[in-house]
Amino acid sequence: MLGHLIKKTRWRFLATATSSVLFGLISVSLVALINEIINSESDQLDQKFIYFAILAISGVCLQLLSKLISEQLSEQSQAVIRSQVAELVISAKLESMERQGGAKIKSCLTEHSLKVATFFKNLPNILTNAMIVLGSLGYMAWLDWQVFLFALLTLFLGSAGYSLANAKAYKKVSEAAKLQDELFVHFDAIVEGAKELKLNQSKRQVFLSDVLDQAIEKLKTRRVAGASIYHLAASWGGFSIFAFIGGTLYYLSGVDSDSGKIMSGFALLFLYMLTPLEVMLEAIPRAFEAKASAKTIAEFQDDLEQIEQNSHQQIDSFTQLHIKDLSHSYYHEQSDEVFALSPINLTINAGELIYLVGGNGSGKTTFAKVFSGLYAANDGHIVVDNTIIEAPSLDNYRQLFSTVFTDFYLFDRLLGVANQALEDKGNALIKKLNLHHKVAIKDGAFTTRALSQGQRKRLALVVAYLEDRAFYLFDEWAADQDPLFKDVFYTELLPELTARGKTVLVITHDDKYFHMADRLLRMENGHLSEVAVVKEQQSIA
Ligand SMILES: Nc1ncnc2c1ncn2[C@@H]1O[C@H](COP(=O)(O)OP(=O)(O)OP(=O)(O)O)[C@@H](O)[C@H]1O
Repeated sequence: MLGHLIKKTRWRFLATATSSVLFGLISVSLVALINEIINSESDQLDQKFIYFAILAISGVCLQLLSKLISEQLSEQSQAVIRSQVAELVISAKLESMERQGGAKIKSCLTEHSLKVATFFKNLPNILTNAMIVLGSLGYMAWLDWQVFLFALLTLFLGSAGYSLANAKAYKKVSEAAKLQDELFVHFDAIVEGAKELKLNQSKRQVFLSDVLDQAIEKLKTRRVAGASIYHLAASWGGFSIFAFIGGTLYYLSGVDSDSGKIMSGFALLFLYMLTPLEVMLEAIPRAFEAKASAKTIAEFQDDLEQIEQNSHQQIDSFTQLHIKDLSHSYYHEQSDEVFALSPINLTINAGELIYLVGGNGSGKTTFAKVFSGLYAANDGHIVVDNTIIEAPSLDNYRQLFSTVFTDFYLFDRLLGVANQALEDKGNALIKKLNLHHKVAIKDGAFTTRALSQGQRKRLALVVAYLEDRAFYLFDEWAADQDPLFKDVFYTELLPELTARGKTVLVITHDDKYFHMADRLLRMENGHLSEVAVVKEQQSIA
């Protein structure tokens, strides 16, 4: 994940990294130069001041450059992650998306991608300070190799303790990243369950105290534990620096040679190194958090099964559809039960108007999803005019369908079908559905979506009409409509569609209109059968 990101942002990444490294080196060179100036004869100073001015100006310019580019890098990295995750989600199989859940998807798109982007933003800081520390050590080695060895030993002890603590802290941070995904599920419930929570005080109370607060508390505990360990590690790092400073000064004070330049050099470097070391130690936990988030995003991407694509032409019409031994099942882990569609065999001719009836939970929607290719069948297959639809052709097969499911989503604009002629056609349909006082299509978008559920469903129907596909599938479309629109739907709109050669499958409970169908199918506990249609009003319920 991070590798992919670096690849995508490589020029900015390289520019930031290079300017940060150079800035770090120039900073240390300036400190070394200051030490030289302090300990130089006055006749050697002019040239050193010129060097000083050159280094100071280049340092400031490089620092500015690195900060400006890193800001762009941070935004670009977030944009890259977000569009990458969004693209993967959009091209994932529906079942796979449903398994992952909306909360995890949102969490990856927001919080986790932000953490990775923040790491990128901190990168120049880490590199600059790493260079300052390394450069300081280099200068120390040049000043006195024995003190340098002592510095290395201290650094080794300091970083060994730090790494051990960090590994523990990383575990806590990773756990926190998972808990955060769970918390997002509850955040969704706050919005989606707002009515239920507002209407019931005790439900609201229990949700707040037993569900939400507990999840927040658990996340807080893990994060605090992770951060405490990091701070402990940072303190150990700080202690090792002071031990180093004390030990070195003690050693140098015992050396009777001319140690003024070495003493002042070390004093300057100690003071100069302290802040970069602290900044680095603080930046490292953020880098680990970014790593944990990048891992969460990468795992999420691996778990998302992608729709298979092939180069075959889109299927946009048919004469006959054969469904052969088609089945699909859901496993319910909690109850250890399976709901399965019994192998379904059915032949559908173009232009037929088919009603599908059956009790709640009998499998009508599941059948519609498998039949329209949204779910891959566990067994069996679909044949379109003698062509078997294999998995790689499923996406092309789906292009036959225009649907309005019960949990339809109404986009704020007409996607992929916007043009003036269609817009006019859409507005005519809106008028026919008596929505023209409320909404219109303008510049390819709906003027509003602030409508009742039934009205929104009518707009979804308009969108489906404009898509002009060969097969229309309506899942209880009329359930939220008043009697007048039910009548328009069953007696005008559906016959109009079949008159245009469209094939229509309507999932319905409206027995008043069963006589309008060419064929009547009934689903019972996953088993599909055909019922004879009596061409007059009757009830089969
Ligand atoms: N996303 C899902 N995950 C697991 N099981 C599911 C899922 N959706 C449906 N089921 C199971 O499949 C069975 C059939 O559901 P389906 O939605 O197909 O019924 P339906 O006939 O359309 O019902 P309704 O008339 O209430 O819409 C249900 O009993 C349910 O247990």
